[in-house]
Amino acid sequence: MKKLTTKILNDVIQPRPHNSYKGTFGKVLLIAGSANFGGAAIMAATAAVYTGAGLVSVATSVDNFASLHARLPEAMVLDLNNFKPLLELLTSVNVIAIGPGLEVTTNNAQLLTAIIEKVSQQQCLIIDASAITLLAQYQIDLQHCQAQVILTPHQIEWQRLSGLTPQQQTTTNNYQYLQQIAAPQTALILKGAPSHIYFNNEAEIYENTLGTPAMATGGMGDTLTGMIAGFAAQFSNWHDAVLAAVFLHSYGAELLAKDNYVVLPTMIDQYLPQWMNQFAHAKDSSVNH
Ligand SMILES: NC(=O)C1=CN([C@@H]2O[C@H](COP(=O)(O)OP(=O)(O)OC[C@H]3O[C@@H](n4cnc5c(N)ncnc54)[C@H](O)[C@@H]3O)[C@@H](O)[C@H]2O)[C@@H](O)CC1
Ligand SMILES: Nc1ncnc2c1ncn2[C@@H]1O[C@H](COP(=O)(O)OP(=O)(O)O)[C@@H](O)[C@H]1O
Ligand SMILES: [Mg+2]
Repeated sequence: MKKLTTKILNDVIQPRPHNSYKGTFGKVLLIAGSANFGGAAIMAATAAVYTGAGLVSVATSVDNFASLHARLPEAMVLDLNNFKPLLELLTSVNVIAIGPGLEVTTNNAQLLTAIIEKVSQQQCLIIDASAITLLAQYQIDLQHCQAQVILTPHQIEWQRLSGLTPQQQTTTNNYQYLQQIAAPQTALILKGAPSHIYFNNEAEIYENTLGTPAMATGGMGDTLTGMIAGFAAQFSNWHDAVLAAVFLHSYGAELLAKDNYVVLPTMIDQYLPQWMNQFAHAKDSSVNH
């Protein structure tokens, strides 16, 4: 088991090149937020924007358009329930994240199935929250997905998918089940205290050494999904980008927990640009945990 350290942040987060523009930092399509769960879409989208994704579009219920625009004018919106434009946009982005605050419905299962079939080798597909429940409930095939897939279940979502109870979720069982259901280029972030990261084509398992009970509040995982999307959109090595996003999420929460009893997802967002700037510009020097 390899423990993550700040080295992963120093390795992944780079100063931005001078001759860059928004396209340099990737395009994210977030599919999140059925009518009653607009907050999940806002939290995930905010984290993607604040980690520096070049362009973020959010397919969400029309009920959430006004609140999302009010909170995050940087994001563009489209209707979650109008599949044609959504699937057209899919081909032009490099990261798709699906799941936070989605209702578990047959329509959404069809959408997820269509996305899994359509994504290409050049794209990253992050499957979180209710999209994991959809995989389990509708037995959606992941094995033939061409994209780099990142699964981000918490223990109960992983139980729904794998059938493994929390007690049975040993590294051996988790790895075996991942190999059974997923294509080789798949990562599993099994969230918890601590979180573990598995890659289907690699024997090494990574442990996120940081994290705090102050993070135990609704939306913390939605924020992580947005951060992974933002990292995968702009940093070319998706493997290390995933590890860095997981680590920074907890690193930041620990910093905030020194002065706060609970760390809200929206508190993390505000500091992401500052923390990333420190790691981009303080290579090998003072920023060590
Ligand atoms: N403001 C919002 O709109 C929010 C929307 N959310 C969305 O709500 C939907 C349902 O997600 P939930 O995760 O709440 O519900 P789930 O039904 O998927 O699982 C949560 C249940 O598992 C239990 N549990 C046991 N061990 C756990 C562990 N280690 N981690 C997490 N839960 C554990 C919880 O107590 C709870 O009963 C998702 O689509 C999610 O994205 C949540 O993210 C919360 C915030
Ligand atoms: N006690 C804890 N210690 C460390 N990390 C925690 C703790 N509680 C929650 N977290 C982290 O917070 C996140 C919660 O994700 P999730 O359960 O998906 O939340 P939500 O669906 O409400 O957004 C995960 O990254 C998890 O590792
Ligand atoms: Mg979640």
